[in-house]
Amino acid sequence: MESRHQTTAYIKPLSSNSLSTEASTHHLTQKKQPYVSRQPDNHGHIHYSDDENAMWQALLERQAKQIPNRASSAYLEGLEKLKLPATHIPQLQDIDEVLQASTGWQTAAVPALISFGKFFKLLADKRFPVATFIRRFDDMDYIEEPDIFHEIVGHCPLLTHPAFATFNETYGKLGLNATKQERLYLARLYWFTIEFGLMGATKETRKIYGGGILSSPSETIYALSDDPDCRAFDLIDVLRTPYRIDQIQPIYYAIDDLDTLFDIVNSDIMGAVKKAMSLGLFEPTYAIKTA
Ligand SMILES: C[C@H](O)[C@H](O)[C@H]1CNc2nc(N)[nH]c(=O)c2N1
Ligand SMILES: N[C@@H](Cc1ccccc1)C(=O)O
Ligand SMILES: [Fe+2]
Repeated sequence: MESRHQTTAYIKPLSSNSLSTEASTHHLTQKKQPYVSRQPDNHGHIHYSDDENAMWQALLERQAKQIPNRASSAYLEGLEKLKLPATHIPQLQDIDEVLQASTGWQTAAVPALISFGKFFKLLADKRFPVATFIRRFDDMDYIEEPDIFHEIVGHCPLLTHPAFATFNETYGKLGLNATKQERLYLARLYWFTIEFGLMGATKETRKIYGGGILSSPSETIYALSDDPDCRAFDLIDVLRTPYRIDQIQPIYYAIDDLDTLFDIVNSDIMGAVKKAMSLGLFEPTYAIKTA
């Protein structure tokens, strides 16, 4: 079904820092005030302000209401295990204790979005990148880049799940040995599973496991509504589907269950990448549609 997904690219007033070089390479819409990552002190402790802790509390309260009947059971079990604090942003070492005990993983504080090379290296070493800033209230429902709420509440619950953690590690190792172009295709596999994956063969049984959905209050609701185009997972199709990271997704792919992921990562992914390359990309569907 053609998605009725409307995108509104609106032109924001030029802000003082909009004259930075990146703005010149960006199309018309200006970036908002950039987020600044928080540096740990020499005990590895990050001091968050009352406002930042209040943002965490508001996000967690909102998702505590929306997630239970929308997220996969494996995710909910992992969320339980993490025992996240309700009123303040957790310290990374507290998350690491749970991850280490369940799957030997740990977090790695990063400034924000990191390069594919760094990203694959971290995953191959069983370390998950955690950007150490949190979104502002005006970005509460949806933020265009991963913040600490996304990394911890979106991704860490499933990283307590051994088979899921192995998927991430194997994926990281594949990426390490891949060429620049192969990495672009591998990124789509990651995108339509770990970031924005759905599971369940029928609409009635469908649940969310993608961290990029579960950390966004608005996308959590949207993902299981009738608006998005939800397709049955097919590795070649996924590798050929272009996506944009800065808006709600028009397309999702659904696997039957988490075990499907482990079949995928034990299949000949690089062979599928070469096949997808020879077939070329699908037309992007995120162009602005007239009403
Ligand atoms: C590779 C994957 O598709 C994705 O783009 C990566 C890139 N860099 C990242 N950097 C951070 N901090 N967090 C992430 O989730 C990702 N995801
Ligand atoms: N959109 C997600 C964050 C995110 C941005 C970009 C990539 C992945 C995740 C949220 O609002 O929580
Ligand atoms: Fe992510």
